Amino acid sequence: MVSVNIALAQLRVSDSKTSNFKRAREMVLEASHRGAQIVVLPESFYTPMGSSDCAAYAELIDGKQLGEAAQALSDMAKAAKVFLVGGSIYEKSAQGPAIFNTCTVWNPEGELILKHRKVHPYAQYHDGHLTGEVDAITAGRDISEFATPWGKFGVAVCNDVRYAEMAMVSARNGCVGMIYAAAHPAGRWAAHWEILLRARALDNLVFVAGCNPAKDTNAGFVPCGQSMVVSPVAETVAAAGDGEELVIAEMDLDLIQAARNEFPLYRQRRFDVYRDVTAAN
Ligand SMILES: NC(=O)CCC(=O)C(=O)O
Repeated sequence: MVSVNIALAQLRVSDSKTSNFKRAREMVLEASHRGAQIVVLPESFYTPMGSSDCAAYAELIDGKQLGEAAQALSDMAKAAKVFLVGGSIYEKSAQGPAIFNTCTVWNPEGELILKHRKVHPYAQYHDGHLTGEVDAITAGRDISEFATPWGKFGVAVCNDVRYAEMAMVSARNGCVGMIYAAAHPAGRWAAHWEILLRARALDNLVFVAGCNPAKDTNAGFVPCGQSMVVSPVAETVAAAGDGEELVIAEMDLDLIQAARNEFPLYRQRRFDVYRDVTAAN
């Protein structure tokens, strides 16, 4: 059996950058102590999601000279000796005023191995135009994956989970799982979170892990908690409640082939019939 232990650090994100770094580090170290080999932090783990001034938090991420948040993540990964999917940090562009919502991935030596810029900043459509996170954040352009000794994983940020195509591309590239660093909101659409994670698993018969911050009803943006790992057949492997919690799950990668024998999507898929979805309106 090939298996890998993943931890989701559902931390309570406060207004204090310093205490967010400290708490994230404590949870990452605890996860490692409890056997995790991959640890995931939530989107915007060091500042409450929706902070009006992303620019004030933004830093360059070039892998050479690390900013404060990137350095903290590198140190955590190295100290814990884990692959760290570092939630997200606001990234300045070296070329201009753009700011990206970027998930960084660090290897157990503390080296930057991946940068995923959120491809679908959150938006609503009103009066003929998109508003919301899109007002402040520039969309990334890439599908992102990283290799581990246990297999490749696709990485995306929160709202990217609504776009089935991204996970499908990574699964078809051979990824064994999708990892979402997220801050899914509590409230009317909270139930979508679990449905979306299970859907991405079933679409592709891969593991799916999604990490949110803990629910905090005093925050301006209230996340829903409910971080979760689901199996390739969309069963719950481990799930958090609302509060601060470390979720640890063993992913038995043999379940992927078993799922694909039960549901032979990779043999019956008919790209000759639905060759090009971009051709439809
Ligand atoms: N952090 C986000 O991208 C929020 C996404 C969201 O509100 C939704 O998908 O619903």
